[in-house]
Amino acid sequence: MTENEIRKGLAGVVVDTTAVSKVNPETNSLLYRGYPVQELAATQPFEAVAHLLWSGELPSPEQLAELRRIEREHRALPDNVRAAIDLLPLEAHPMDEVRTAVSVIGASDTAGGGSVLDASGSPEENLARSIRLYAALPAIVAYGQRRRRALDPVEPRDDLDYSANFLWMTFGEEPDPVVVDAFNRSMILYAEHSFNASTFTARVVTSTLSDLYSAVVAAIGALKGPLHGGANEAVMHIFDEIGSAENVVPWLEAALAEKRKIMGFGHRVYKKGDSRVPTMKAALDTLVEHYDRPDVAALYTALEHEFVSRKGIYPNLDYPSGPAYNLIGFDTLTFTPLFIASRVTGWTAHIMEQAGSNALIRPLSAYNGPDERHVEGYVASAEERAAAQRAPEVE
Ligand SMILES: CC(=O)SCCNC(=O)CCNC(=O)[C@H](O)C(C)(C)COP(=O)(O)OP(=O)(O)OC[C@H]1O[C@@H](n2cnc3c(N)ncnc32)[C@H](O)[C@@H]1OP(=O)(O)O
Ligand SMILES: O=C([O-])CC(=O)C(=O)O
Repeated sequence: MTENEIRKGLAGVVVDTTAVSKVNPETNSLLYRGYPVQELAATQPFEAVAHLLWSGELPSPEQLAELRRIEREHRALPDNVRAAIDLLPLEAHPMDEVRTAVSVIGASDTAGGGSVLDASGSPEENLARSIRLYAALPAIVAYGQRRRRALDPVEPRDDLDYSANFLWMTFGEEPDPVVVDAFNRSMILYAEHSFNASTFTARVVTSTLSDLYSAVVAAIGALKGPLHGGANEAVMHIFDEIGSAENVVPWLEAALAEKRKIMGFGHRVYKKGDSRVPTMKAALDTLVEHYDRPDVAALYTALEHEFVSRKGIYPNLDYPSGPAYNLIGFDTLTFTPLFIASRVTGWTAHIMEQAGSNALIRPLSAYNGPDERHVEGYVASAEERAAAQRAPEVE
């Protein structure tokens, strides 16, 4: 292999097949198991989309009721997870907090009488683990935000669906249906996106026959970075820096002069705009109206207009979701953990797909370090010299 053959960042490389979702940059479309994401966001509760991603089909009323029953059963913050979070400094990044919480859940899962590694290949157990994790994550994310605000945790409510209960546990107030609807749409839009960096990470870990929790923990680490999920947090920092629409032009000129990346814009696959942005922008618009914050819409539009007209690079999903989560009342540091709560469905669907048709993921590299050299004074044996002759120069 030569350096000319290398596809840096695996750009454009097709590494496997997947039946979970299809991203089509030509038609600006995104299908989950064949369904356009816009149709799912307009019609489905997040629970139904989770079922779709895991099983391949939208649930029957009975299947949805059963998923909701299990989800409600596992909604509360486990005591040992709370204790582990409480050991962390308040300044810990919430992504690290959630990553730690998932690790604790994984280490505590000894169902079947042994380490989860023993059952890493069982589809039934992995589905059960996926549902339990998905059910526990809202309480973990909500607790993190409340802990940083020095507030007591709020117990889950059995009479609320996933999205409404998530908001209830975070804010301790009856959520408005307009807000629940916008939040539910965001959860659906964030749920799945083929071989993005965090999902690919989860698949790499799974490919070694490691367990589902280890794959999710690794995926959280990949999601944290601002070139990926961390961008929704970074977008809000940019909005805070700019302040209001009239500051956009001078701010952008200075940022571009400093060669800064403008978070929330650009995408590895979509070059003509992210398929999810119009749906999330419409959800943001309902929140702008609900909270009477035309200033947010004005800043959004001004920055989008200026950046797109200067660079021809379009917003990605993190651009509208950042200000949407801010309007709902989430702390900026909580934005990427919200992404985890949603994407855990896609990650686990991919983990199960990878486990079901596994091949160890192990690419090659072209070596560009120093030529072979030797430790001063070392005299190789005849066998070692012979073996070195046989060793390939590159992988
Ligand atoms: C849900 C998600 O994870 S969506 C992604 C969220 N991430 C962000 O919003 C971070 C900001 N965006 C970016 O950094 C990039 O657009 C990425 C990482 C998402 C995609 O990157 P790639 O496909 O590798 O494209 P790459 O970074 O090489 O960009 C190509 C060119 O456009 C420029 N560019 C791309 N995005 C941006 C941006 N947001 N701001 C400024 N310039 C940008 C690059 O600097 C590069 O310019 P150059 O050719 O002069 O060096
Ligand atoms: O697909 C990607 O590279 C990033 C992305 O938009 C996502 O994970 O939702």
